[in-house]
Order: sequence, then structure tokens, then C-alpha cells
Amino acid sequence: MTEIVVKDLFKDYDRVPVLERVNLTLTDHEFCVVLGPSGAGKTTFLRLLLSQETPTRGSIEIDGRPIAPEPEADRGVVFQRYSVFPHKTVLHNVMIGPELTRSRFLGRLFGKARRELEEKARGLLGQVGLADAVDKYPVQLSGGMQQRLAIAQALIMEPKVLLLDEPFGALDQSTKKSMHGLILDLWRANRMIIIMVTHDIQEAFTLGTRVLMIDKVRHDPQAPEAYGSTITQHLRLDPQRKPSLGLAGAEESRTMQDIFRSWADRMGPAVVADPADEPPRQPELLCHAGE
Ligand SMILES: Nc1ncnc2c1ncn2[C@@H]1O[C@H](COP(=O)(O)OP(=O)(O)OP(=O)(O)O)[C@@H](O)[C@H]1O
Repeated sequence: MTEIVVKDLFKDYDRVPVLERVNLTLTDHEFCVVLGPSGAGKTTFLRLLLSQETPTRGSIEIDGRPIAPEPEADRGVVFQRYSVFPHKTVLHNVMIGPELTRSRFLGRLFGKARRELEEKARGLLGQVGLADAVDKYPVQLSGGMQQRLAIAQALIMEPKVLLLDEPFGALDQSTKKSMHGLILDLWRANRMIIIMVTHDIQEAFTLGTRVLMIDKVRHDPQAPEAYGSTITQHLRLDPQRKPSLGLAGAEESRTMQDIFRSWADRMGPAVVADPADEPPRQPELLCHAGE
């Protein structure tokens, strides 16, 4: 069982408080989603959990021990912008983490150890739907495929905690939805704790077993930077009892065209011109004979 305990966490930058008095306990197999306005300190919170930043006060423990002062393999991370190595194939991108950890100087394993690692990497790439892309380079992949690769890269290190910083923010809606299915499957199969930052409230409620809001509770108009953010809302959700999320549920079963039309309808008077209402153009204007 994995447990993360965040106790009275404060973070200042140059004496400007960003986070104050953050307390949170997460136990095995939770999916915690962090929402909050821009600049509230969501990424700072993830960076503290990763040991990329040190707390000004307070502590973070994993399984009863203070987290290591340097980023370690017990915590994996996926960012919004693709963090893969462009000059390595998909397969080698997934193998590189364990190779660098286990062979610090050469960055490469040999013989049986390498064969076993390759098999594991291929298995993970299968899980994230990239089995057919193992020999490709990142530039040959779509945005969604690159994020799948980044997730496989993080998972091969078998982290106890997976940190996701707006991992799907740059993806189109339908790719985002398939990534939601994938991340939920991986979370169920690997039983790690996930902590994810997003701006997308629907995504938060779709995925989370916990949904947190980080924001400022105290404001001093004379000194806007006097106070930091803390957890202002905190919901635990039972994934088995979640209602279908209105629009999200409906959109899943509809085509992109239908979703587009429903958004166009909702725009109402804002729609200045709608080609769908114009009389159909003559077929000869659209295509040439023989095409
Ligand atoms: N290394 C740093 N040095 C100084 N200030 C920083 C540093 N990193 C972040 N900050 C400040 O901390 C505050 C919180 O930043 P953070 O990136 O954590 O917010 P966020 O909630 O993730 O924002 P967004 O939603 O826009 O990504 C901001 O005011 C930012 O300018």
C-alpha cells in the first residue's frame, strides 16, 4: 500500500507566498485531480511532490518516510508538452529511463538484462496502443501518440505515484477522451496513486476519486501577494456511483460533426454566417467530371 502525507506545506518564492498550509493524505490507488485558477500554485505543488522544489515549511512523506531531496523513480511525471527524446525510437524512448538508472555511465544494458527490458517496454507500448509504432521516431507520431509514449516512459519506472501536469491539455477533444479511457485503465491495472493538474473541470470530475481546488482564501487588496493558496474545496468521489456527466456522456456516442453542430446551435446569435443554411452549391462547382 502506498500513502502520501502532505503536512502543513508552505512554499514561498523570494518571500512571496505561493502555497500555505496545504494538508492532504492520499492512500493506495487514488486518482487526485487538482483544479485552480491560473497562478494558484498547482504546478508548484506538483514540483514539490517531485522534489524539483523544496518546501519553505512543512513536509511530504511517502510511506512514512520524507521524500528524497532529488527526483526519484518512485515518482513519475508526464507534462503537457511532450517530454520524449526526438532522436530515439519509440522503443528506445521507453527503455532509456531504466537503462540510465541501472547503467549510469554507459546508459545501456546488454544481454539478458537488455532483452528483458525490451520485452517489458514492448508490453507497455502494447498497453498504451503503440505496439505498431515501436520503430518510429517521435516526429512521426501524432500529439496523442506522443503523450501515450510519455505515459509509457513514466510507467516503465514502476512509480508508486504518477504526477500528471495537464497531460491532455494540448490534445483535441476526441483524442482527449480516448486518453481518459487509457489513463483510467492504466491506473486500475497498475494501482498507483495519480495526482493530476488540469484546467478542465469536466475532465477532473470524469477521472478523479478526489477533486481538489487550490486557491487563495485570504486577500489583501493593499498587498495582493501577501497570501498563498491552499486547498479550498475537497471532494471524494466514488467512481462506481458517478452520474453520467451530461454533455460528456452524450458526446461520447456522437460524431465530431454532431458535436460541432450542437456547439454551433448553442452559439445562437453569435453565428454570423452558417454555410449549412445556404442553398447547396451546384455539384459541378464542387468537383470536376471524372473525379
Ligand atoms: N521558480 C519560480 N520562481 C519564482 N516564482 C515562481 C516560480 N515558479 C512559479 N512561480 C510563481 O508561483 C506562482 C504559482 O505558479 P504555478 O506555475 O505553480 O501556478 P499554476 O497554478 O500551475 O498556474 P497555471 O494554471 O497558469 O499553470 C506564480 O505566481 C508564479 O509566477
